[in-house]
Amino acid sequence: MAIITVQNLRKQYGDKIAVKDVSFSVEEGEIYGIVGRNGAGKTTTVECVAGLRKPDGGTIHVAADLKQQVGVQLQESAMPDKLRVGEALDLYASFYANPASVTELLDEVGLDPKVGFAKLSGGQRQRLSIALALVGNPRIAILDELTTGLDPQARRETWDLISRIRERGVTVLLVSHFMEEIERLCDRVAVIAAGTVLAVDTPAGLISRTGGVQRITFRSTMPVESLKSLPEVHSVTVEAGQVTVTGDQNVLRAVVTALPDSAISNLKTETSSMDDAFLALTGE
Ligand SMILES: Nc1ncnc2c1ncn2[C@@H]1O[C@H](COP(=O)(O)OP(=O)(O)OP(=O)(O)O)[C@@H](O)[C@H]1O
Repeated sequence: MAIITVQNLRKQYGDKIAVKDVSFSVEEGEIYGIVGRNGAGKTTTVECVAGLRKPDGGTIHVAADLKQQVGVQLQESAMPDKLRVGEALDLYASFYANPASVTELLDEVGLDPKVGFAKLSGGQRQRLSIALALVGNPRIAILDELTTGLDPQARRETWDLISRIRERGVTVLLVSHFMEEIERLCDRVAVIAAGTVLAVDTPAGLISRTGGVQRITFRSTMPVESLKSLPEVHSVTVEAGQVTVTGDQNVLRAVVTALPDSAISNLKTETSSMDDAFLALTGE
């Protein structure tokens, strides 16, 4: 069941059209990604969904019983330096009729309630902003570029946290321009450019529609010409003794079946990635 439906959303700031025509729908329980380059209109889109901005055109429908249950984490949220983590969470919890347990949330995000905002690292600030988005026990969490600026370790911890949020049944709308993040976390993704939707698909679907090509390289002690006739194979080239074969997702199996094990060495495989898919879709 779709719990968020956005149809022909349009939003401009003065003469500047930030969102031209955006439509997508989010199913209950999924992590839905919104990706695009800087200025594509991602933040404006999710701010409209969160009710923080008024659209100039189109409709946004959030399942009726969930309207009050949207938690939002926006880019670069700041707090007074001396405010402690526990105080911030208690304050936000007081805005809601049925808040989450602050103690449990602190445990979940791994933060010490006594530490002041100024002393938190970038990763800890992001985890606090996620906790603040979750303190009202939302059914939908909107998270905007929450791993930008984090080191790889902190980014992975944040990804684990988002996965756990989903396991609790929360639907997540995630804005990102990290393709690895999208690929790991999202069930589906909308690719946005210049205020319009270029494609909506699963990460694997996006990768396969923009190539989905597998490339394998190896050294062979046998002639490889015959591989060209295999239906799974697109091309075979040999350069300085190194064989490169491209083909569909079954190409590896086809090649190792066609050649004896003893003929193959230094075998490596490469699949086109979300990065390739994104660049191909956005025409770069
Ligand atoms: N308050 C505003 N006033 C004027 N123009 C704005 C405002 N907010 C955003 N814009 C412009 O609207 C366009 C879309 O901005 P938006 O922040 O929605 O994009 P984004 O995809 O989230 O970008 P980023 O990845 O940089 O956050 C950009 O050209 C931006 O400069």
